[in-house]
Amino acid sequence: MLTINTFNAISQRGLSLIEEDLNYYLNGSGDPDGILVRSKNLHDFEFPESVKAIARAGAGVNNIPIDECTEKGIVVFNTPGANANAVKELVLANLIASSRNLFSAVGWAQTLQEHGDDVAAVVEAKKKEFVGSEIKGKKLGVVGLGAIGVLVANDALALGMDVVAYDPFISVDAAWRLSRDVNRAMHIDEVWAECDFVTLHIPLTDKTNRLVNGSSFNKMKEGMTILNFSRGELVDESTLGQALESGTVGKYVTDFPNPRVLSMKNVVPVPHLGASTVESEENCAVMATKQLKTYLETGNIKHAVNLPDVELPYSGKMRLTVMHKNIPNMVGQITTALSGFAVNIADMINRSKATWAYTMIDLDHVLTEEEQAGLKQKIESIEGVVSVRLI
Ligand SMILES: NC(=O)c1ccc[n+]([C@@H]2O[C@H](COP(=O)([O-])OP(=O)(O)OC[C@H]3O[C@@H](n4cnc5c(N)ncnc54)[C@H](O)[C@@H]3O)[C@@H](O)[C@H]2O)c1
Ligand SMILES: O=C(O)CC[C@@H](O)C(=O)O
Repeated sequence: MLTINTFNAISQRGLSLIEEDLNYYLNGSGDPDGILVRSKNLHDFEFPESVKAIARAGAGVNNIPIDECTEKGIVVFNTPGANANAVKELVLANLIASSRNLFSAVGWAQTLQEHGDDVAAVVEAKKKEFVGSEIKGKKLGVVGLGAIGVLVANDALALGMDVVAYDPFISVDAAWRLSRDVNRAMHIDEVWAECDFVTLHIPLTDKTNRLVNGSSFNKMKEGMTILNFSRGELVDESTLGQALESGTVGKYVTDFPNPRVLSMKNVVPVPHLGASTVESEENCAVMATKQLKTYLETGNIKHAVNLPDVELPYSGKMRLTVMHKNIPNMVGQITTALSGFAVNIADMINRSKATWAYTMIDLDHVLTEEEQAGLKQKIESIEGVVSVRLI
């Protein structure tokens, strides 16, 4: 039996894939084989030794200590693209709503009941204070052209906007999906200088932390609206307040409110709703659960952030999986360890991603419990090996 524990509210569509499988316990013990999580911060979490994999039902993995997990032999998955449409729709909604002052106007209209039969007259007298602008013909900058950025860029074009985008690391897949009418910014400063709206769709990493900062604000077109549905830390809050005060930034729409940002003027706080649709929560939960179960049951890896995709059809009687550093002679040492157990290799695969690698070897017969323990111990003692499983 395998155990998967969950953090956060995971959609029932995903949980049923565990509950209805007789080989699994859901939230069954303190020593789970896998963890399903959404936004819970796991940086201070003590991972039990039993944990072999974590699946993040969502895109951002900044809540998970990836390097620590990798060193402990834990594979970390996310669900690329599974919530992209939900985020795109909310970004477009906020693009229009912020341009039309919709939230403050509606907030005001909700207070009018006391005017009784005069409501219509009060509305007509005051509505000029909420006059907005159309987004058609305005310039939108999209920073990050991954699953979400591409959808936003393409649909903004359809709404009549000029779109300029910046992503020096764009994937070939994303480039294929991007409309050729999206203009390419060669430097992020072009986005700051030219755009009426900028929307951020990049992961939070050491390199992108405070990507939008005092130097960016100095280059911005006066009155620009920034939409941040990626992560709060991408914007330097110590200089944002002044940029909003001076009008350099006309509005800051953020899915990540905190006390500091809430005290600033012209902030539109959204309570982290980017991925909060029934459809997106189901997509993420189902994808995360399937990836996690596949890894636990077969060792095959799809959409891990710390290891490459590795798939091998099961062709032997027993499977050996080894997670190890991407250094010379690892496969040689693993097969040498196997040679002491008089077992033939039916098939094998080795793939690497940056400094880490993964080797799967199908064996032509089932080893005894004693042999399995001996083989595991031998391979675990190889320098650079962080996880060994026999499935
Ligand atoms: N608000 C929400 O509920 C919500 C939901 C989903 C995702 N997100 C956030 O949005 C982020 C993006 O999601 P996604 O699904 O599009 O991810 P993705 O991985 O598909 O795309 C990210 C893109 O950013 C690009 N990029 C990385 N560094 C960059 C830089 N310095 N400058 C420009 N581009 C850069 C990458 O090349 C990639 O194309 C996630 O990491 C997550 O933090 C938030
Ligand atoms: O789980 C959520 O609601 C938010 C997910 C979102 O921030 C993500 O990065 O995918």
